[in-house]
Amino acid sequence: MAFSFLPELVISIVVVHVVIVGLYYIKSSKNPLLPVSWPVVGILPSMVVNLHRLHHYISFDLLTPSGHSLKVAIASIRMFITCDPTNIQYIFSSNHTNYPKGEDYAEIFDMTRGSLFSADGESSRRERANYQSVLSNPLLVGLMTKCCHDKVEKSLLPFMDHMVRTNTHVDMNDMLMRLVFDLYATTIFSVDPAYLSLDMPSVHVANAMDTVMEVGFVRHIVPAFFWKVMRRLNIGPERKLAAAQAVFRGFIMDMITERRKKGHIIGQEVHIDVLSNYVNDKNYNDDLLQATLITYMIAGRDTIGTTLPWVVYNLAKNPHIVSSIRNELAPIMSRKAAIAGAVTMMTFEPEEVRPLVYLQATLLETLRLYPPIPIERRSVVSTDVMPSGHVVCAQDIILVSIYSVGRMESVWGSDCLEYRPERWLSNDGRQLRYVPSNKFPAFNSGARLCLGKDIAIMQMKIIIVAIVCNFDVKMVDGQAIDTKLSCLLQMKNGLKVNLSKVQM
Ligand code: HEM
Repeated sequence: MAFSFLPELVISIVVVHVVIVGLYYIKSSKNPLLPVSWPVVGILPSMVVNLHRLHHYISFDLLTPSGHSLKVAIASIRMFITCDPTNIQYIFSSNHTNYPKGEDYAEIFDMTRGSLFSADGESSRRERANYQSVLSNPLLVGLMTKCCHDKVEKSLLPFMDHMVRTNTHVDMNDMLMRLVFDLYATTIFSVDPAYLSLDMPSVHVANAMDTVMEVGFVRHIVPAFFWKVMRRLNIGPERKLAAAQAVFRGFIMDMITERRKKGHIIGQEVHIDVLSNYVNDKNYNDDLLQATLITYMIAGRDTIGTTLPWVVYNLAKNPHIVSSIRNELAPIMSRKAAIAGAVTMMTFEPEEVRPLVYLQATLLETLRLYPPIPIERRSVVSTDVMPSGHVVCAQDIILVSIYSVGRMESVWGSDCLEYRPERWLSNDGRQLRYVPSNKFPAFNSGARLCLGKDIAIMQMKIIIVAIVCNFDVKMVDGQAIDTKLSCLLQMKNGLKVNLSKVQM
C-alpha cells in the first residue's frame, strides 16, 4: 500500500530526466536535428525532438548517413534499423525463422493475440493457410469487388455529388476512411454501418481502430516496463487504449452474436462473407475468433483506408497524372457511353479496370512513397551477422523502415523523391516493370507476404477511377499535410479539397 505510488514516481523521474537531457541537447547541439547517442537514454532525446518528422528522421538522419543500416539504443532497448534490400531479403526470406515477430509484438498488439497478425512459427503457418483459403475463394473475391463497386456507385459518388451541389469542401481522408470501413464491415460481416452517408454518423469504431494503432506505436518506442505500468494503473495512453479496445471488441462481438442468432441465411441467400468461414469452426473459440476478425478488419480497412487519401493527395498535386489516367480510361468511357447513352456519372467494373497499367503504376508509386505500414518490426532469436556485416544479438529488435526503402537513391535513382508513376512502366508504357519485394516491401516480403495484395489493388482501382473520371479535385490552400504518430502512415489533419464535376 505504502508503495502504490512507486510506478508513477518512476515514470515521472524518467520523463523529467528525458526532458532535461532533451533540452540540454537542443541547447548544446549546433544542429539539434542531428542524432547523438547519449549514455543511458541512447538516441531517445534526438528521437523525441524529431517525433514530428519521425520517418524522415529515420530515413535521412539515421539511415542515409550510415549506409542504410545502423545499431542504436533507445533507453534500454537495443535496435538494429535497416532499409538495405539485401538485409530485407535475409530477414524476411533466407533466414526468416531467426527473425519472428516475437512475444513483444504479440504483447504490443494484444488484441490480435493468437491470430495471424501476431503469430509466429507453426501457428502462423496454420493460420496463414486458413486466411489464404478464405481470401482465394472466388466467391468471396467476387463479393469483395462487387461490394466495392456498389459502395462507389451508391454511397461515394452520390456523397461527392452532394458536396459539389452544396459547394461544401470535403475532407477526403475522412470520406475515404468511412467508405473503406463500410466496405470491410460489409465483406467481413455482411453488415453495412453506413458511415459514409450524408448525415455523417459518429465513427466511433473507426476512431477506436485508429487509437489502437496510435497507442501501439507508443508501445513500440517506450520500454515495455513503462507501458505495462501505465496499463496496470490505467493512466495516460493506456487508458485511452483500454477504452478503444472495449469499443472495437464490442463491435466485433456484436457481429458474432448477431450471426449466431440469425444464422447464415438471410431471405433466400446464404452469406459468403469472411465470418461465415469461421463462426462454426470448432478450432476457433471466442477469443481466437474475435482476434481473427480484428485482424481482417485491420488488414483491409487500415491499409486501403490509409493509402487512398495519399493517392488523392498526389493526384491533386499532379494534374498531368490525372490527365494520363483519363487518357487511359478514354476508350472504355467512350465504349460505355455508346452503350449507356448520356450518363451523369460513371463507375467501372473489375474487368474494365484490371488492364489499366498506368492507373496501377500510380497506386504503386503512392505505396512506394507512402506505404501505409511504414515500419516492420522483428525480433532476433539467436546472434547472427547481417549481409551488411552488422552483428545482431538475441533479444535485439529489428526495425525495417519500409518508408526509407521507397526513398533510396540506390534503388530508385536520383529522382527517388519525385512522384512519377512512369518509373513502374516498360519503355512502351504497356506493361508494369517487375520490382522484387525486398526493394518494394509495401506489401511485406518473403514468407509473410500480404495475402490481400490483388484484392487491394483491384478495390483501390475501382475507387480511384470513379473519383478521377467524375470529379476534379483541388486541395484547399494553406493546409499542412502531416502524418500521425501511429503504426500507420495516416494523415494527421485530414485532406481538405474542393470538388467540381467533370462534364461528360
Ligand atoms: C494497400 C493495401 C495493403 C497493403 C499495403 C498491405 C500490406 C501488408 C503488409 C506490410 C503486411 C505484413 C504485416 C505484418 O508484418 O504484420 C500484410 C500482411 C497481410 N495482409 Fe496486407 N496489405 C494491404 C491490403 C490487404 C487486404 C485488402 C487484405 C485482405 C483483405 C490483406 C491481408 C493481409 C493478411 C492476411 C496479411 C498477413 C500475412 C501474414 O502475416 O502471413 N492485406 N499486408
